[in-house]
Amino acid sequence: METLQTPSRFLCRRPTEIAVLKSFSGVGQVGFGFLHRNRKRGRGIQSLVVKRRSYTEERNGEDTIRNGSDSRDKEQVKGFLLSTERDSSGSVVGFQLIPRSVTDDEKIMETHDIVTNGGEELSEDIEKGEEASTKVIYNVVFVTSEAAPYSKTGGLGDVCGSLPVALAARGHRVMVVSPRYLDGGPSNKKFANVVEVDKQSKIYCFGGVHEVKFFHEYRGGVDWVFVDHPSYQRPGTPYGDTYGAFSDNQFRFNLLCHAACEAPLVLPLGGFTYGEKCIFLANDWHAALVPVLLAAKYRPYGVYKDARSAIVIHNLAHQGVEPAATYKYLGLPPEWYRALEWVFPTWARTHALDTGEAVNVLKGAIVTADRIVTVSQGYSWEITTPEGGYGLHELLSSRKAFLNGITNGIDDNEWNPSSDEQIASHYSVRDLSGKVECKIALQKELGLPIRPECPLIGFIGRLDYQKGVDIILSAIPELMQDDVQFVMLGSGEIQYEDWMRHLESVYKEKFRGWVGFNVPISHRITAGCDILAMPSRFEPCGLNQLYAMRYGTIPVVHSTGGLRDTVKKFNPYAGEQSDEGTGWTFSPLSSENFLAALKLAIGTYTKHKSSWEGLMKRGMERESSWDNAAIQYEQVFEWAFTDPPYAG
Ligand SMILES: Nc1ncnc2c1ncn2[C@@H]1O[C@H](COP(=O)(O)OP(=O)(O)O[C@H]2O[C@H](CO)[C@@H](O)[C@H](O)[C@H]2O)[C@@H](O)[C@H]1O
Repeated sequence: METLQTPSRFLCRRPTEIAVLKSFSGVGQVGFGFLHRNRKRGRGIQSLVVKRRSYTEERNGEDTIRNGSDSRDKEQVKGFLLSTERDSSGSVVGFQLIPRSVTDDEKIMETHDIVTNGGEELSEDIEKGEEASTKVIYNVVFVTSEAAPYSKTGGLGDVCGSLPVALAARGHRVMVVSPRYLDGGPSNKKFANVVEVDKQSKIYCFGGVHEVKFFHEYRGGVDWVFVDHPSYQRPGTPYGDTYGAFSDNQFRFNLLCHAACEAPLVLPLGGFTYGEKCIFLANDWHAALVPVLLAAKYRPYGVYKDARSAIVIHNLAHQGVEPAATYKYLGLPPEWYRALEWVFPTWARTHALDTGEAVNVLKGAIVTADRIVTVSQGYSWEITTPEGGYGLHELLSSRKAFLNGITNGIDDNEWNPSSDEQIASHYSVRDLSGKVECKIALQKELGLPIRPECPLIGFIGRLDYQKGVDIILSAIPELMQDDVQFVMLGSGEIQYEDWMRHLESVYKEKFRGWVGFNVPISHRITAGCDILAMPSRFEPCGLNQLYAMRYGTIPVVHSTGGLRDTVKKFNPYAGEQSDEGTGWTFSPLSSENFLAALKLAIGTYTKHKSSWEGLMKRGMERESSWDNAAIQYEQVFEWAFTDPPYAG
């Protein structure tokens, strides 16, 4: 696995590049513009008729194209940065907009589209020998089954709600494609600002033609695109209802993948399509058909020749495995069956006639994607082992050279104790006094005895095997012997929900279980607790421990995946010069080890106040910005475009 590094800026010394930069570098622009292209192939730059439009204006509904003589227009020119497009002979046939620079002093251009032919026409302003640092700008298309705040059932929603914004802030043109879920309840309001785009697509799959519509909202510098189809309009979560997972999920997400591949080609967002030169980020199995479609459906016909794809694995335990007979419904050519082919081992077959044959969409993406990303480095190694690979470890090991781990970040606008609107009192690393007020408010809200001195432990997450809920529940009877309070927020397996209700009735003064999915409460638990418990069996990254540290709440975690990478074990004997840590880690996973780690944390909280404060402050000051992760994604994009695309 390659190690990710912040990419070095490219130095461009070539006269033509400098000319482009000088002509169009943006200073103090509010928005950025697009070029209206009138291509005349093979006739060079002078044959181009270039009209400009203000992106900002268009967003505001003024869809006017003004000519270059307008004085306001000239100002907008400063907001444009250009790269060239060439035809197969290498002639410059057009230009691509590159959004304005990330910072005013940073110049941008697309280095793999350096002007090599006909560049003289643009070289009037050349200052020979001048150096300009450059940055590669990409068209990025996220495909995801959830994106906060529109839809969220877990960490996938968080990541696909935040990372696109961070990439857009770094100058990339970013689109997120996700379903428009309408459950008929209050959450329909989350889509209140989206507007229908006057484009439909016909998708051929599952034995018929399915018309999808697209809705759009431009927010945070990102084009949020929502695929509309009747199958996304029903009560429940994006994946199921009280009766379990929806039986047509394979169809619903197949449709999403097909529609997402069409979106950059057909949607004139801000007046202009993204075009074929994109990097698709397909998130988890729901979007995993995208790399396969690029390779099997588009590239053989010359479409998306210059596109690249990455499969981003947030959770390898879910792979989109369905009976082999469903392959013919996916809208893929028959000869691509091998890419998705999956045969269960003999022990996993259900009866004597079961041949174990299936299709596995995530496997298809791992085979065909240009890059594979997981959400922490630790997890990127774990999935290449038999223990963590869920049957895909050999395939993933064979693609190690294309596999990277990038640790998730935190959305500082949403998770910040000094500005969080959901919590009772604000606080920061400089003034921690508000934290105890959050604790008191939480105890009051939960109906627990108001005891600021009593250690308050929290858990937030899906109630399932992955999150180690069984470990918590088996540790509770012994833990409740101590002077502690415990609050659990989660929903999932019915047995665990019932168990939480039962514990609440047994330990009335000490335990609270909140069954359900409630984002404001999750903020208040994160702020009000002293300790956050995460005994996850495996954890690709984990976000709650990151949020906890940001809020001065000390994580006690199983040393696995992203938890191992992000929580540094407290070392009370570390000298001032060395890192004393940000929490407690334990391994191997057992309720005894979990209890032992918790008791160390409780002991430190009650007896060593200054050590505790040090733990809080180190966690709060820890670097966990999305910008840092976005820089590493840029590195992956660069590598993806360095290699030719997957061709089968
Ligand atoms: N009942 C509830 N009420 C309100 N909010 C709740 C909630 N239950 C969970 N949440 C919230 O949902 C998110 C869950 O984040 P996790 O990192 O635990 O993700 P999850 O396991 O879903 O996702 C997978 O993807 C993410 C993102 O890559 C990885 O971090 C993770 O390891 C991997 O398993 C957090 O924002 C949490 O606060």
